Amino acid sequence: MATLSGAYRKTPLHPRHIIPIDFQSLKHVPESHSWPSSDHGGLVMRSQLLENSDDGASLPVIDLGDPDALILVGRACEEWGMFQVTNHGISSSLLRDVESETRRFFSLPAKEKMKALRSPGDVSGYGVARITPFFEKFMWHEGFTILGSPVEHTRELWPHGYQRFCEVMEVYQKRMKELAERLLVVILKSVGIREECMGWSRFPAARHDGPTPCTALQLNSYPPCPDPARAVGLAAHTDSFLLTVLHQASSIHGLQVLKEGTGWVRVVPVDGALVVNVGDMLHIMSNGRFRNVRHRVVVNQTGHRMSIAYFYGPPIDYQISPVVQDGSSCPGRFRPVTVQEYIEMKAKNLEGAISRISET
Ligand SMILES: O=C(O)CCC(=O)C(=O)O
Ligand SMILES: [Fe+2]
Repeated sequence: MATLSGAYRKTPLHPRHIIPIDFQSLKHVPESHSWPSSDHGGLVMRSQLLENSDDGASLPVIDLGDPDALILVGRACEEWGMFQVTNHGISSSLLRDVESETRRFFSLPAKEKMKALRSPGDVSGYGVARITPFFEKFMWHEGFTILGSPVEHTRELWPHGYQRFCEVMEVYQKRMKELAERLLVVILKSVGIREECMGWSRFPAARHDGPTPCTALQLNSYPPCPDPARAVGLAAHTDSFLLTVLHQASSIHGLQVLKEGTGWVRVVPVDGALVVNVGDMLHIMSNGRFRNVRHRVVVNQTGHRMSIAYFYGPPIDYQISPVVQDGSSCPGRFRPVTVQEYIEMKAKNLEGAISRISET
């Protein structure tokens, strides 16, 4: 049976592109992590960074209980490909728990974290960002990827204390799945796409024989950096799946979003809000109407920033194609592709994946 791990396994990584550097021992940014200022993974001079776009608009913060939520969400997906959401139903205690377990993991000495290292053909476990092989320099980042249960890896770290971590991550993934599906319904409805297009989510969660959406939880850590101007937290990229729901686990700013016609805009953390962004697959399904937004992360000298990203996509065999809206004669801009094919293409080509399925 096809699986998400199987799709990634087709592009195994070199250990050099898995093992993070020991950030705690560094007093300077080493050559391997020092980005030329002209390139900087899409980073620009600090003076060019904006909190608001040119027209004064900052990234929308949408209350899901707002009677106009449908319109606001649709507009945000078209104009930004990203928004922050409040009144989302995820309890603040769960957000605190997931944050503290994430901190517990990344605060371990480098030698300990290595016990949870991802193996070359695998996605789950501790390691650098998956996009690393596409860049000459390394990012100021370490991550822990969870596909399903993290028991195997965390048992190595805490033989008698892994249960708490695993329970929190399991509950969090359940709540995130519900939220992602709720958001997706709102997003699709906002452009008149019928809910039935999300055929896989009509199966009650309790039914184990129904198709399973592809999901993953990515814990991100950006340790304090001695020279932030030379380093890159996460280079500019788009996310692959339909939606990402991101918890900026601290008030430390770092995430930036590319607004067309304006430039890079900071995503200022709003207490209790979650960041939602459109990924490649929703861009394809909406026939390019929703932006698969480019985003990146900058680092800072004093604070240790962490974030928790939940990726939600259709089942592995699902065929993604532009969904023709009622009455629309717009030709499809993308050829149909299964989730598995797209993930394999993205693992090999990164940004090139979308153009490989473009009809124009
Ligand atoms: O750390 C962040 O704010 C963003 C993380 C991100 O873009 C990702 O995990 O894909
Ligand atoms: Fe991302």
